[in-house]
Amino acid sequence: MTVGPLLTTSPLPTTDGWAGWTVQPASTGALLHAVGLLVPHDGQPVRNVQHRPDRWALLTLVSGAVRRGLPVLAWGTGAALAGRVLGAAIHTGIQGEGGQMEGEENTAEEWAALPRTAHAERWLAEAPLLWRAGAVTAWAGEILPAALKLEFLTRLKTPTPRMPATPLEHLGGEEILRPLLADFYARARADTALGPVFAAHVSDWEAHLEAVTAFWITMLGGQAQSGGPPWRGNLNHIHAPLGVRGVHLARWLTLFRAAAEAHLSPDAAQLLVSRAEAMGARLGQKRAGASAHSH
Ligand code: HEM
Repeated sequence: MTVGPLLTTSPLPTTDGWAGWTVQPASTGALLHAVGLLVPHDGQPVRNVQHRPDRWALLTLVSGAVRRGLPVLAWGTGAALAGRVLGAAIHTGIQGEGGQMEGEENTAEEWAALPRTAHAERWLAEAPLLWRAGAVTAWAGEILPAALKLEFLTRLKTPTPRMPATPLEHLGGEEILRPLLADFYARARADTALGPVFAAHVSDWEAHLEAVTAFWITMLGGQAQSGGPPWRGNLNHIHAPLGVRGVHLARWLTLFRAAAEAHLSPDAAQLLVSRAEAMGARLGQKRAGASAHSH
């Protein structure tokens, strides 16, 4: 799996190690493929940005990242920006000045009140020093503590486990597959080459549709909503006595493609058709082999 870059809204000190992550300048387009967004302290205004289109653009960018649920690590004025995006009031005046751990334990000149959706993990007088809201981690101090940075990077590398989507889910599930197959078999029955073969062998169309639906659900890694058993069988054995020829197979695939394209996005249709083509190739091979023997 390719991992997108980590983005930053302002340049980071070159001495900063980002544990091998490629850190690139943030842009709205780049957000789509990013793994996370850094909003460093830049000392620029947060509350009063009327005459600063660049600051408006930045607020829009950070808001885009938050809406997408992209992991955001913001500190100093960056944390104030993130707070503003989340609807918090912006306060002016350094909190905790003159503390022992200067830098780490002060807020930036501008800092955000606790956003409504956030919870604070540390306070510094009235200021939330470390707070989190969804995928946003904000540190009100100008200097980002190393531990926080490390924690953020570690979580980027271990994405929350998610079952990979099955091809069936990509297509839109059983509720998309069923009407597609019904449509396909309607086309096949009306076709001059295929129709007679089906007419000769299928009398119970409901049962046939159930069988092919179960077949496709199983092939696409899914499970029937009805909780029915996975399809088991041997396509070659099933088709061997039907007198299926190359011309049938080509027609079958053409109609299948037409039905897929009528019901699915181009990407999803391609996925389904390529599965059918792979199976068709095997059906074709076996058939050619069998007829070679019989002659
Ligand atoms: C990639 C191509 C094809 C696929 C994936 C496919 C798939 C299937 C499946 C899953 C079944 C039902 C199996 C079951 O009952 O459990 C079936 C049955 C059948 N197929 Fe195909 N098929 C293909 C090509 C063709 C072609 C080219 C024909 C020619 C007209 C054809 C005619 C039939 C017929 C008549 C049956 C019913 C057999 C019976 O119940 O006696 N199939 N097919």
